[in-house]
Amino acid sequence: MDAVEVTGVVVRYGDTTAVDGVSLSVPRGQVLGLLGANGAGKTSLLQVLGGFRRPDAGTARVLGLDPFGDHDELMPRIGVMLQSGGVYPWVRAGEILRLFASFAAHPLELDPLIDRLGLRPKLGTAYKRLSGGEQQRLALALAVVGRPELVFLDEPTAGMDPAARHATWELISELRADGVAVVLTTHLLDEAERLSDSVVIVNKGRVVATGTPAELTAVAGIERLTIRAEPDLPLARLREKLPDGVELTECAPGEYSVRGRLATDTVAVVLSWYAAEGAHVTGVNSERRTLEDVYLALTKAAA
Ligand SMILES: Nc1ncnc2c1ncn2[C@@H]1O[C@H](COP(=O)(O)OP(=O)(O)OP(=O)(O)O)[C@@H](O)[C@H]1O
Repeated sequence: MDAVEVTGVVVRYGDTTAVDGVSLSVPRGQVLGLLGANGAGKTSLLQVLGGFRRPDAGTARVLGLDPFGDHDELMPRIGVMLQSGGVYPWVRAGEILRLFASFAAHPLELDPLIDRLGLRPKLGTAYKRLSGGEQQRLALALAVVGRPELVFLDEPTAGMDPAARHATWELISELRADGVAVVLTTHLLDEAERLSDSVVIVNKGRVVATGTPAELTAVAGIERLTIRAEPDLPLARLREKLPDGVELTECAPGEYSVRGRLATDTVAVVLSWYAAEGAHVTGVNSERRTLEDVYLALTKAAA
């Protein structure tokens, strides 16, 4: 049994269908990255999984239970970090953390958690008086302090500074290594690529792609080639040799960019043209297709 099993889940708000028949699963010890534009339905789906909302159709099973009907039984076994709130504005950071730890049978040790999320100087501060990034760090600490078997993290690193973001990535990797299942939403596609075992891209409430980051980005190798040489080379003659869909520009003086799905022979054509021109090449840089490229292509196509 997977930690999360979702089949055909629908969430409606009046006439708006926010989640339109989503199916997915998350095995234990794996991180699922849930990606999609603003309003794609990610938070609504997490609300179903966290047991805060009953789906209008379809079924959701979390650790084998019904997240809405078995909410009380599930609460101690899952950790939830939703966008904004869930914390009384005037309660102090240290108090709420100790309170959450007291609900758990085997909470994490508080001191290391406080230090790694940089919360020590803020323990006496009321939630409302924390900065946005500090509230996020506290919310993350609250989600994991009870040693959950499964965590739902809705844009956990939004608003965090780089140090907090790295600490969060480390924490997520450790949870995964401990066998915890993680469902993560993020708008940072490099973050999704770095952390996720599998990725689900949703658009207007529907799943438009599923796979590992490697599967989703695996197409004919190189996506972009940047070549540095002298400026103003006669590109028209090289353009004639390139296949359709490959774009060649001098994006800055002496910096040439070749974009598209670049098969090995296209790369060879480009580099041999520079050689034949007698160009003085001072740099060649290649980039593979990123999850961001895939995401943008898919969401544009679906629109
Ligand atoms: N309580 C609500 N009442 C009415 N419509 C809602 C409500 N919550 C969300 N919606 C609508 O449902 C759709 C999906 O919203 P949701 O918050 O699930 O998207 P999201 O993918 O989490 O977006 P974001 O990336 O901006 O957080 C949106 O069109 C939104 O306007």
